[in-house]
Amino acid sequence: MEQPVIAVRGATASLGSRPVLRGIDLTVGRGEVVALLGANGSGKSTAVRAIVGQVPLTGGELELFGTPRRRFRDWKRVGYVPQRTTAAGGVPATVREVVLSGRLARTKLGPARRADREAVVRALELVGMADRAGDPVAALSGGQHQRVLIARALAGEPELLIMDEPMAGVDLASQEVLAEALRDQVERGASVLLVLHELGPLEPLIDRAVVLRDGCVVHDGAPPRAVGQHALPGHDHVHPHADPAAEPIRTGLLS
Ligand SMILES: Nc1ncnc2c1ncn2[C@@H]1O[C@H](COP(=O)(O)OP(=O)(O)OP(=O)(O)O)[C@@H](O)[C@H]1O
Repeated sequence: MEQPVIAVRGATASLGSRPVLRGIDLTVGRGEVVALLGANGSGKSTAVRAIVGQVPLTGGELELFGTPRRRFRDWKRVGYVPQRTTAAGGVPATVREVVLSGRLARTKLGPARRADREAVVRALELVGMADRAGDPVAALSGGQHQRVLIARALAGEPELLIMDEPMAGVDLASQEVLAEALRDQVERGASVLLVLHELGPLEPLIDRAVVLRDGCVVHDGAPPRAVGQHALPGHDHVHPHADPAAEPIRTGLLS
């Protein structure tokens, strides 16, 4: 089999004294689109943060492009969209500057060249934000901000995209735009690992789903069919059922 772009075996990690990953296996093959699903707190974000080196593993193995994580330096091959935070809204930068920062591993802090500027324009077009390039990011809505963070990851023209809930807070029309942007990446051969709450418009793109529960993998295979919220193993029964006549709106698998 061809070398996977992500290979995680028996990974364990703790946050504080709490074991959060309890021996997970996770692979993403070249050109594959894998969704990482699971209830709140099941360890999805911790898993992707471990993959990008933000959380140390206490055990197990992790390789990127066949290289053990601790020796991996080729970050220009990886685009990462972190789970949305509000803190970045205070950064005094324009949309163009934030997206250009996605080229840092390529520009090596040198001046932006024409290829860099063109990649920024392309990435902004892909997420439907080309007309906002000169605006301060502080002036954007949450969903627009998220699209800029996705454009930042796309601007680096990565071979592997890792996105933590990229659709969080993004309206349905923009979700379709982002799904299209992702399809474009997959067509050009990118591999993708996505933390998702629900498959939504991305469903047709997803090759495989890995479901976490309490820091363990409970499913690795076909994406669960969108038959409702209860279909998924590990689903947290958290949505309101106060009025049995008012069936909650089913937006997807895990919301
Ligand atoms: N800094 C921390 N210290 C201690 N525990 C933490 C810390 N950050 C997260 N946790 C706990 O680790 C567990 C896993 O968190 P993680 O963010 O990986 O879950 P998740 O599956 O991504 O959840 P969500 O869908 O809510 O984003 C949770 O129980 C969380 O409360």
